[in-house]
Amino acid sequence: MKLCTCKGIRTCSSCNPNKIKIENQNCIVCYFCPKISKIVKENCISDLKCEEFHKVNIELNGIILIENFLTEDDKNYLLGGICSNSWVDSQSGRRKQDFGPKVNFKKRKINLTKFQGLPEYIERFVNRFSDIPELKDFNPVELCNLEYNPTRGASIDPHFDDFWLWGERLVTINVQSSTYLTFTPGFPDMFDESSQAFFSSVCSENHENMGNNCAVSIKVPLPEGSLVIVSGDARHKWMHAVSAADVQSTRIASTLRELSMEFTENDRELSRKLIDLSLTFNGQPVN
Ligand SMILES: O=C(O)CCC(=O)C(=O)O
Ligand SMILES: [Fe+2]
Repeated sequence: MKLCTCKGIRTCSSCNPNKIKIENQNCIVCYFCPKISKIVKENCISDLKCEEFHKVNIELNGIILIENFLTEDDKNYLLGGICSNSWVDSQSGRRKQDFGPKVNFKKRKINLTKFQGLPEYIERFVNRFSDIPELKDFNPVELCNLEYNPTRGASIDPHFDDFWLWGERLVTINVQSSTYLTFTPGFPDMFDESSQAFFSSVCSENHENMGNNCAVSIKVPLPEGSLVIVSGDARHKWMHAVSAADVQSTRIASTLRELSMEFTENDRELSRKLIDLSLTFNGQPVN
């Protein structure tokens, strides 16, 4: 009998004990250096001289990383709020708490009956967004808290967040423990010639070892207490993932999403209602 909730190709340590070994067979790994916003070959997060590292001829535009967004007090306050609600099992060994409308992405339908707003504990952080120029007019209509436990092999497979409902900016507060957000090219055709040339040179160099799994991945460090905004190319051209091998201790992250322009323009009244409801900060988990 299956003890987990994984479906399709998704796995956790319970349904696939070899999971971490398989993920580690991955491709060429580069790192995003938040100090220079460039891709480098070595991991230089703790090294102040990262300009000296060999830069790689690709770019990952659309990442903003604000280190130390949370103080130690903020972290404890946020964890206190999150831990006052229970978790439900999700895919790939994760557990989640969701505050937002119920969505059927296939049918492009949303249902507001259960949603009473974002939780009270997130209000002070959403208020602080007005100090961040890149979050101008960011009105979140969903908060999803995820827990990644290494003993469950928790991860999230490479994916794009939905484009019909969710807007340009994905905002994640890294509440507990540090990890990497790993980006892989979603549609190689969307990249300029020099990036495509880089992808194919990497692929041919590594062909023997990698077979069909040929890919480049870029790891963006997500230190505990940081806030990351994913938009632009990082949202539209690159898929993102959290690999099980990068979850060293229990990770808790809170992702906030805004409505897309398309959705807002198609139904202004419903969009206004959703935003107003969210910002009552009166909600309970809907899962
Ligand atoms: O855990 C994270 O930082 C990312 C989660 C994510 O990509 C998602 O929920 O769509
Ligand atoms: Fe995502």
